Amino acid sequence: QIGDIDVEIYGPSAREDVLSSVIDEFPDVIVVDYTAPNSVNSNAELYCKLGVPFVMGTTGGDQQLLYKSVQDSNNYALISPQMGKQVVAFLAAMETIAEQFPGAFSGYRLEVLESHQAGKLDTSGTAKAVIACFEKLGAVFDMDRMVKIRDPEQQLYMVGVPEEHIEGHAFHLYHLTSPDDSVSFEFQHNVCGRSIYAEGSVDAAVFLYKKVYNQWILREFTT
Ligand SMILES: NC(=O)C1=CN([C@@H]2O[C@H](COP(=O)(O)OP(=O)(O)OC[C@H]3O[C@@H](n4cnc5c(N)ncnc54)[C@H](OP(=O)(O)O)[C@@H]3O)[C@@H](O)[C@H]2O)C=CC1
Ligand SMILES: O=C(O)C1=N[C@H](C(=O)O)C[C@H](O)C1
Repeated sequence: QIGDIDVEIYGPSAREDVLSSVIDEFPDVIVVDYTAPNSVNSNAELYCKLGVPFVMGTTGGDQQLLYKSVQDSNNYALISPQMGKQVVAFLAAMETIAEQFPGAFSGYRLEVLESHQAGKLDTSGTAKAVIACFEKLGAVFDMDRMVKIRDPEQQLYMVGVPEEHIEGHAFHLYHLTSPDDSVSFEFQHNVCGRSIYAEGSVDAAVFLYKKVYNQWILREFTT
């Protein structure tokens, strides 16, 4: 039970039947997926098969295949490794800079540290997206040298994560150094807790709902 709502949990073998019955009862439902990297593609394929629009917050999996599944099925989806709107704005700014000033950080060395709760299975999807922008700007980065912190002791004493957020945080640090070591840049986005993602996911679902159902209404009237 969450608040006044009864929640029932079913195993993986029932997922198609359960989702189909949810869609029958609520035809304009939007699915929000925060599961596990190894579920991304099979879950997305199911949503596409059933034609249910979805917000995919789960990171990892085969991202190319994820986009292909959506495109091939003509389903609607909002997919982002980052649902915190302020971090999304930072990422969008990075994409704009990378597009406008390609090579501006040519030869700069990039170092990246990300720290998440111990249960996080994959490397930060957000860090990967930000790194892709720094690479377009010309910075040099070796993915194998990404510092991934999952150990609570290190998080407390080295990264500075508040104790109450050890089990739910996302700290990211990007450090750039010029080839002659004379210039350095540092960017950080440090999130404690999960509310930023909850808020962003609700907005994402509402945004997707409006897009999808406006399209469907348009089709109804034009066919
Ligand atoms: N885009 C964004 O802004 C954010 C993305 N994430 C991403 O979301 C994902 C989940 O993160 P988080 O919530 O911290 O992980 P958790 O492990 O805390 O929660 C995942 C939940 O999903 C359940 N689950 C796993 N696989 C399936 C499946 N196939 N179908 C239904 N339920 C499933 C798990 O159940 P059980 O425990 O029984 O296995 C668990 O309850 C990660 O990939 C993470 O990177 C997280 C936060 C923000
Ligand atoms: O697992 C998490 O917690 C988070 N995952 C996303 C990612 O991999 O980028 C977003 C944020 O870092 C929180």
